[in-house]
Formats: sequence, structure tokens, C-alpha cells
Amino acid sequence: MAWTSFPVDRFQGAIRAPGDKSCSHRALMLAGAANGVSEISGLLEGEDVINTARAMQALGAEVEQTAPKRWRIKGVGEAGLRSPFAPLDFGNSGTGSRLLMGLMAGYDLTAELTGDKSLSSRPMARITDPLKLMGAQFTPEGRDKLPLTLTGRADLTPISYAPKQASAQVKSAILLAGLNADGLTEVTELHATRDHTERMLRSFGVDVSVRPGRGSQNLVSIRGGQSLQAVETSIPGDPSSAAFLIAGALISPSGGVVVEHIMSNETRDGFFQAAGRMGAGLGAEEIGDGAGERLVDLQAATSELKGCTIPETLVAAMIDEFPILAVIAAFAKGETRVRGAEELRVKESDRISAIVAMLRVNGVEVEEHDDGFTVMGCDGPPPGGGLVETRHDHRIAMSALVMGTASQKPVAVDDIAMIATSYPEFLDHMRTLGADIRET
Ligand SMILES: O=C(O)C1=C[C@@H](OP(=O)(O)O)[C@@H](O)[C@H](O)C1
Ligand SMILES: C=C(OP(=O)(O)O)C(=O)O
Repeated sequence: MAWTSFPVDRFQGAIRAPGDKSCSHRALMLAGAANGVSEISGLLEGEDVINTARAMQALGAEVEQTAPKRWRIKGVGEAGLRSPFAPLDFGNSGTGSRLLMGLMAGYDLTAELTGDKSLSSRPMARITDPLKLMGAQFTPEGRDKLPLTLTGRADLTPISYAPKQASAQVKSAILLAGLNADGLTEVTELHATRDHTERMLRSFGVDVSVRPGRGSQNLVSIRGGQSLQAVETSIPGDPSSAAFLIAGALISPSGGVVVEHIMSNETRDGFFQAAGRMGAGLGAEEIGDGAGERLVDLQAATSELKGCTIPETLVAAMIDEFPILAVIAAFAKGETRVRGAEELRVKESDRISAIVAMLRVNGVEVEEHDDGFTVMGCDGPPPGGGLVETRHDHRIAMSALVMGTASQKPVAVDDIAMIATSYPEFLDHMRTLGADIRET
């Protein structure tokens, strides 16, 4: 059964952004390992995050939902995480599985990790290689994919490691393992990636040092043996989810949207910067701080967009926003070029190939590169009329449905179920703003 987004004349209103997915995973993990009882509000209750909550429970933390989006977690503290009785199923979530591998590596436990078809096809050696150097073991040996069984140890060896990819998941897994290593663990990033692990570790009372390295490198280090102390915290709004609503306003014939309570963090704002370069009318109003992050209400209105070359320095800060960037590029005048984004090949789907197919089936000219794509903008609404293969990728599904709100003909997707992994309220929010999305 397909779902179709029909063109609408206006896309207007105000929406409070759902809780940030990256911060929600991290808050549950750190609270589950901490001493004491943490209270977390504004948690994203998407499937990916719920799988992390279940995993923390299986590892010995007491995890309880006290009200919608409010969670109480009694951490294991000095007792440590324990071996779960059954495999930990991370569903669709790269972040949940990879970060928790890092955290679990520093405890005397054995755990099997599994995931859905998409997650089971994603590379894991980027995580298991550094964790093995620290002393964790993985079976079957030499395997790069889930399912994997991890055996951790409480006396990990610290490492100084330079991952080949600019990846917040790799950095975070190593830092979380470093929490229980005997000495200083250091990660040299190719470029700075999202820094939520560093910020959240600090809010749980752990010292993390960040300093610039050579060129664009970023050096992050943590001394092992520090203990996590429970917190009361509220999760800021997710800029990656907000990007869909903002894009809807930019391409609408009559767009005017405010997305409230979005985290404003320069390691995450690449899409908004790129859209600004393309001529997007965006306005941000500062509304304070939450959980160590700045918060803004972001406004967007119908804009005449022009294509641009996305600077490679912005890629890490918009790594999840390329599907929706491709949509606004289809409405723009001129070409939009993306290079240096080869990591998109190993997300929930091969996102370069999925983006190219999404645009082509809707009559938009696009060229595929090994590490990116070039969109020939339509200078106005693209033809539409296509059925997009989502390839079990939530961001492809949401991007295609946003495209349908303002293309010449409706845009359909083959499935929407996986949208619940990151943004369960997506359809409700889109409809509140005026979208006409129906099962067809
Ligand atoms: O650390 C995180 O929370 C994330 C890091 C990114 O992955 P990579 O580290 O693989 O780039 C991003 O794509 C993912 O959605 C969330
Ligand atoms: C890549 C993503 O998530 P993850 O790696 O956690 O599956 C995403 O949400 O776009």
C-alpha cells in the first residue's frame, strides 16, 4: 500500500520540534550507567530510542516512563552493567548499537547485538576495530556486520585513535569505552562532528577535553575512572526533524512555519546554513538553554531558491539532511553540487543512490557521483508524479512526502512505517501545517 502526498496551496503554522534523537540515546545510556536516579523530559519516543531504553534495562538499569516523554532511570552505578539474558535488538539504529558497543566494552559482560535488515547491512568494523585495541572481544571474529557478540572488560586499555571517517558514532563509542579505561583515551577527528556525547558527559559530571588539531582536525580526550552522576535534564528539539518542516515552508507557494525549541549547535546546523546560501528566508529567535545546548525558535517562509555548491566543511554538520537538501535543490534555480559525502552510502540505505532515484522518478535531472550528487534545479515546482522506493529509510520517506506538498503532481512512497524510528509525529505535524498525505 502506497502513501501519497498531494500538492497543497499553503504550508503554515507552528510546531514544537520533537526531542533530538542523538541526545535522547545518549541521555538514556549515561543515565543507565550513572550513580543515582535521573529524570529526563522531552525524550524522543521514536523506535530507535525505545530500543536503547530496552537495552539499558536489559543491562541492569531501572527504566520507567513516568508520563509522556518523561522518563526516570535508576543507573547501575558502581555495580556496573551486567550481561543481558537475551540478545539486544537495536532495530534500525546505528547510533543505539554503535554507542552502546562502546559503553558496554568497559564492563565485565557478554552481550549479543542484533538489528533489522538495514542495520545488519551497515559496517561495524569502524567500531569493533578500536574497541578491540582497547581489549574488548567480538565474535564471530573478523565479521563487520551485526549480529555480533561483544565481551567487554572492566580494565580496558586507553588508546589514541584517528578514525578514517568523520563520524560522531565512532568518536562516541571510543569515548564511552574510554570512560572505563585505565588512563587517557584520545580521538583525533578528521573534522569536528556532532558533539553531544562530549556535552552530555560533562553534564553527568565527567571531564572531557576538546582542542583543535592540525588543519581541520579536532582532538577529544577523556580520562578513565571518572564516575557519572545522575541528572535532571530536558532534551532539546531535533534540528534534523525540524529540517523537513522548514523545507516544506521554503518550497510552498504560501509557506510560513515556525519550529519551536530547536537545538542550535554548530555541529548540526549545516542544512540551515546551506539553505541560507541558497536564498532561504530563515529567522531564528533565541529562547534560552536546555541540557547544555542553545535553543531557538526557527521561522521559514516561501523563498526563491538558487542552487549552490555545498562546502565540504558543512558535510558533517548536515550528514542526515542530504535527502531533504536534494528536495529543496530540485525546486531551486541552477545546480546544487554535493561532494565529499561518501558516508551517505552506509546510512539506513545507500542514500546517494536513494536520493538520485527519488529525484529521477519525479522528473528531476540529477547526476550521481561516488561521494555525492548534482541536482539540476527546476526553478520552481518539479514534475512529481513518481512512486519513491524508500528502501526502509525514514529520511528518504519524509523527504519524498515533503516534495509532494509542492510539486506539480503528487509524490507517493512505498512505505511510511519506518518514519516512526526517528519522528513518530511526522504525519501529524505535516497535516497540522496543511499537508495532504493519504494512504492510496
Ligand atoms: O552520533 C549520532 O548520534 C549520529 C551520528 C551520525 O552518524 P555517523 O557518525 O555514522 O556519521 C548520524 O548520521 C546519525 O544519525 C546520528
Ligand atoms: C543515520 C541515521 O541514524 P542511525 O545511524 O542512528 O541509524 C539517521 O537518523 O539518519
